[in-house]
Amino acid sequence: MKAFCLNNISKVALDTLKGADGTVDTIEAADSILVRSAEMKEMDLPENILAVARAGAGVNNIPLAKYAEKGVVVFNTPGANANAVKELVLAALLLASRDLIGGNEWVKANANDEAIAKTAEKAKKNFAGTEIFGKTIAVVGLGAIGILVANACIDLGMKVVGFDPYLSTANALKLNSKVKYTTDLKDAVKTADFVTIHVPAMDSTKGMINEEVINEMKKNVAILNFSRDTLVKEDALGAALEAGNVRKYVTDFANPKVVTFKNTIILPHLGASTEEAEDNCAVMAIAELKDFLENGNIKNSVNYPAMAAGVKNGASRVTIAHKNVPGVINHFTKVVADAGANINTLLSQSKGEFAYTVLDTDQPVEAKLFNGLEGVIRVRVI
Ligand SMILES: NC(=O)c1ccc[n+]([C@@H]2O[C@H](COP(=O)([O-])OP(=O)(O)OC[C@H]3O[C@@H](n4cnc5c(N)ncnc54)[C@H](O)[C@@H]3O)[C@@H](O)[C@H]2O)c1
Ligand SMILES: O=C(O)[C@H](O)COP(=O)(O)O
Repeated sequence: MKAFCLNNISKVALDTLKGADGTVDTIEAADSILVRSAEMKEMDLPENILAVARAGAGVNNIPLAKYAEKGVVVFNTPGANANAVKELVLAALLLASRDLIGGNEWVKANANDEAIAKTAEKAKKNFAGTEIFGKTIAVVGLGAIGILVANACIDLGMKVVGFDPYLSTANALKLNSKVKYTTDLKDAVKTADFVTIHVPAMDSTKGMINEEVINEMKKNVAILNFSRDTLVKEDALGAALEAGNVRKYVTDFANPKVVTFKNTIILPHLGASTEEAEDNCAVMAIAELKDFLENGNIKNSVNYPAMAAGVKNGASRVTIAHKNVPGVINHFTKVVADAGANINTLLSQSKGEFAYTVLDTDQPVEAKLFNGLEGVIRVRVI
């Protein structure tokens, strides 16, 4: 494994690489890329890059279809930073309820006041707030982060409404039974004192918190966004903050528009910036890359199907990234037979318009035999 790092990747994780595995200084010398939030949309990858691992959850910075067309497998690290985000969302709930920032700023501004202990007792009424116990929170998106936030809010004595039309069975089993589940977004937000957003940024979710949805919310609602700024229609949000219908917007995403809005608390994308989350994500990303490069296995890819073929069972392992079209497997098996080899293992999986096939053969076979076959994108022999 020769990984090129597009962002700072946890040193703890990189230090676990041994022998031929390590990082390289140029993309031309690499077989893979480790990335966090660096923008890759305009990046054309050289042919030597076989895989990209996003040490984190969101892959909206990576052109997934474009890379799939080149046979570049893109991975992410589901859940590896979820606890870090959950903890920051809990902090955001408290920041939206108690004026901790205003109070702290007041103390700093009055640092030279010899009688500050006494003055503070008079000033504190300006920073009074409300409690979260007994309040209602709508959790939009019940994935790795949403589930942790929903369950933690139940433990804090809140009422929780969860919205996720695509809730997986595994996550449903983790959800506290006190969470009221709905598949209707407007229904989810209408009783909420807080709305927290935990869905991925995709074409289908862009601007989902729009004027219509905001209008369904109670006056004085606080919106927390630790997912992505593009999920919220910011003109509608700005107007609602201005009118006082939304009393607070706490977000992890600064942009030129949102920084001009009133009643906001804006953080510089700190959700996953804990030592633990950075290590967890990088360890998982490196493990995914190594298993793919060494064995051709695919775990947690966002543009290719999963493949669990274990280790090579024979003289050659041929891995083929290809289009999901009828008849291709017949062509592959014919190539192997024509080469005078037997197939020990044949596994094939598809995901949308792309597919991935692994063939273990008892005699060595060459990659070039498969190149040029209909639908074939990239062939490797391990
Ligand atoms: N602030 C940060 O540093 C930080 C850190 C990690 C993740 N994130 C963001 O949070 C997002 C969620 O992360 P995760 O780890 O929970 O991901 P996840 O994939 O585990 O969960 C996403 C959930 O959203 C649901 N979903 C998809 N489309 C939806 C829709 N239209 N309506 C409602 N639900 C929908 C899915 O069913 C899934 O349950 C990431 O995509 C990323 O953008 C931010
Ligand atoms: O999607 C994610 O995992 C987060 O937004 C974290 O991004 P980062 O790795 O750049 O901090």
